[in-house]
Amino acid sequence: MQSIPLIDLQGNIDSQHPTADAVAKVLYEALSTIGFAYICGHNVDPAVRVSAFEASRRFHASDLALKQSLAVNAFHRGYIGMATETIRTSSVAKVTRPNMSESLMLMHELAADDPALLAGEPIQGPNQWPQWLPGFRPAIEAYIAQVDALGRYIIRLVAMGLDMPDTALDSFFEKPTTFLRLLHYPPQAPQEDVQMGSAPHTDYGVITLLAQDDSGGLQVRPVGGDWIEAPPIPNAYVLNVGDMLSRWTNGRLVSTPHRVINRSGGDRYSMPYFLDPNMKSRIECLPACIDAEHPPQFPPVVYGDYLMERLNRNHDYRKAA
Ligand SMILES: O=C(O)CCC(=O)C(=O)O
Ligand SMILES: [Fe+2]
Repeated sequence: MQSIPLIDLQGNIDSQHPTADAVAKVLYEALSTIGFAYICGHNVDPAVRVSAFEASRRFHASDLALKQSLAVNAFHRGYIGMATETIRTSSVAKVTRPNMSESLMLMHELAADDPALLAGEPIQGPNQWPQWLPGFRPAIEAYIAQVDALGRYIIRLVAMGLDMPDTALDSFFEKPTTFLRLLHYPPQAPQEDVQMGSAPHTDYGVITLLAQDDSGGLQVRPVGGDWIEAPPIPNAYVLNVGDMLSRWTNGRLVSTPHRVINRSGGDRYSMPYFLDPNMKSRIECLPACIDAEHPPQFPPVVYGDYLMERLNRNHDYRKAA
């Protein structure tokens, strides 16, 4: 049975450091087989991560009316209420029930005079911050800065693992599309096995760096295998490949199905950080992943078009609008 390997960065997130090559190789091995890896020895300060979890708990403990005052808007930022997302685009299962979760979606922050915002491009707008929670915004911004730096190192390791220069993919992430989702899963009864915290799905984008609390409940289904647990490892990240990265690499890196069932008996909190390219990026099979035996399997796609199609189909609020 496959299991998710643990990769230790030994405190380094510099792609020029002598240890990076070896890490890139083991990471490539993990992401080209199971599509998941635990990342430890990273530079995200445990205290900063704890503060972000604390901020998330405080948000979710707020009155529903306050949370709803930040209802997710056309920019895809804000509060996504309990059971309002149904993963209809899942390639893994026929999903008809909404996810049993609520979340606050925070994306890349835009200045008021950002050209993309002024041009009215899709989902380019300011975040909605819970002003009633002192310390929330600085705690989350400090966390985002650190997890984003880790993500950018991972992108470089991915490039190196494909025998490209370390910075080969950097330009796609100059004005990236990022999502920090502060998720809360209520406890669910043990016999409720049709109701999922998160229905089986693959992630849409490039990479996901997930911080989960100690509840457990995340499961992963490797190619050709059965569901396996991805139990929490204190301070580690669960890293996985999204659909865009799988397409980009002509299927060499694998976007593996996963799901969440919260059987802990208590509340579960998790914080996935999705690091995706600029909305205008044209994602086509990388030349490094194409040869005579491996012609391109996927037509080019503009990341923003691909993303919007998924958001429009999966989120109730986008239909009501
Ligand atoms: O909450 C988790 O552990 C996983 C969440 C997830 O898979 C997602 O948001 O895409
Ligand atoms: Fe996911």
